[in-house]
Amino acid sequence: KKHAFWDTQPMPHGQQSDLPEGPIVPNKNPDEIRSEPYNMPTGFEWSTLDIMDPVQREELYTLLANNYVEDDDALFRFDYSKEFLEWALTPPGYSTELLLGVRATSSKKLIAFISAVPANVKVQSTSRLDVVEINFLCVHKKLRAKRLAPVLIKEITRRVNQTGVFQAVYTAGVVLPVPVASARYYHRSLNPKKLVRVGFSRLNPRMTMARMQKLYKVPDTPKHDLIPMTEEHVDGVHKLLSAYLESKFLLHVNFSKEDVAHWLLPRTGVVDSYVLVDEQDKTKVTDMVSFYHLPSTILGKDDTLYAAYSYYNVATTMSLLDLMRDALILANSTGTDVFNALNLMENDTFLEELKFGKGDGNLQYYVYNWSCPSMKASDVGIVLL
Ligand SMILES: COc1cccc(CC(=N)NC(=O)c2cccnc2OC2CCNCC2)c1
Repeated sequence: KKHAFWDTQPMPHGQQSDLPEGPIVPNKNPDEIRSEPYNMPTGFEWSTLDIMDPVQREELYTLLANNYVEDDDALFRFDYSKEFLEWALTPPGYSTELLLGVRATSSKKLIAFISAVPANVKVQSTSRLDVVEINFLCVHKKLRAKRLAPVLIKEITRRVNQTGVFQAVYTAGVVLPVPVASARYYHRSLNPKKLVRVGFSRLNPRMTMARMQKLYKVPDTPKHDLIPMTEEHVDGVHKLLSAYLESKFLLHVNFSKEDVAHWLLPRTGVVDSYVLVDEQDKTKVTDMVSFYHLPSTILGKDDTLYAAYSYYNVATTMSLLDLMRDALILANSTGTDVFNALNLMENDTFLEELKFGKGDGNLQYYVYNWSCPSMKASDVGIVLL
């Protein structure tokens, strides 16, 4: 009885090697899917969230800011901004029905949440698979022992199945049955003085702070003529990114042009994307670099850690190492204290060289209701928020 809930779910349970690649539980017809919502414990009710309503977006912001993921040492908690949540939860084809909250019936207070947004992915030899990306599973700290998470997961699964989708992609810091891949996280200091002050980094005993600042100092301007991505670059980015993902990775999103516009056009304080365009043809994008902004509350202090997270990067006129050196410079110029990355895609080619330090944890990748051989982190070409 390792996992009371997860051992009841359609995930590989150790025998995945002999199952053929594909759904573990076959797809159901709409009329085979339970039509009524799962029961909540007394005193709680389902409540879908209209993220475009500023009041409801603020409620979600507050729930997550006070109750969402903390690091292993409980020093930091993710502090997704309201604008970030609007971005993350409204991609092309999203439905409010899948932005699923739980409220206390008496106070109507939002006390739990889980989200599913649509995507189409390639996973190994299945080139096009409709899935949802699951994220922001959160139960209020005071209600953790009520086994609400399994009900949230079953209810969002029911609602997603009703839309004819039977697979999902998600990540977690914990090992559940059974990861499709495991990624390590890495951090690159940009503001070492602050990182040491807040306890994110330690000063090497044999190093002065002045020496540490010199070690991590980056130039003020990028080496290459990277410009912020705009609408006119959408087609070029779509062409560059799609070809890159298709050529290199076993798990990646099949982005439409509308997806590229949503996920990569810059949004202040949320996501930054820069492109290098061909001098002769300004709509041809030859290189791209992007990162998203996810600050963390410093617990117990009235202070914030400003972190940027590596997103999608493609280098064709230079090395990825050169491109990511410019990414650090661009992130640093937006007031970032630390630049985070996973060892996915081809990130191993620059992590050590650009002075990233290995983080203290792993991020596990999962594909729900899909049996397939596990893959290396470098086979994974999907970055979740
Ligand atoms: C620094 O503040 C933190 C606040 C909460 C948790 C963690 C550690 C952690 N769990 N980090 C990651 O999951 C992580 C590390 C590097 C890159 N992406 C990451 O997670 C992304 C992707 C998955 N959803 C959360 C954000 C750090």
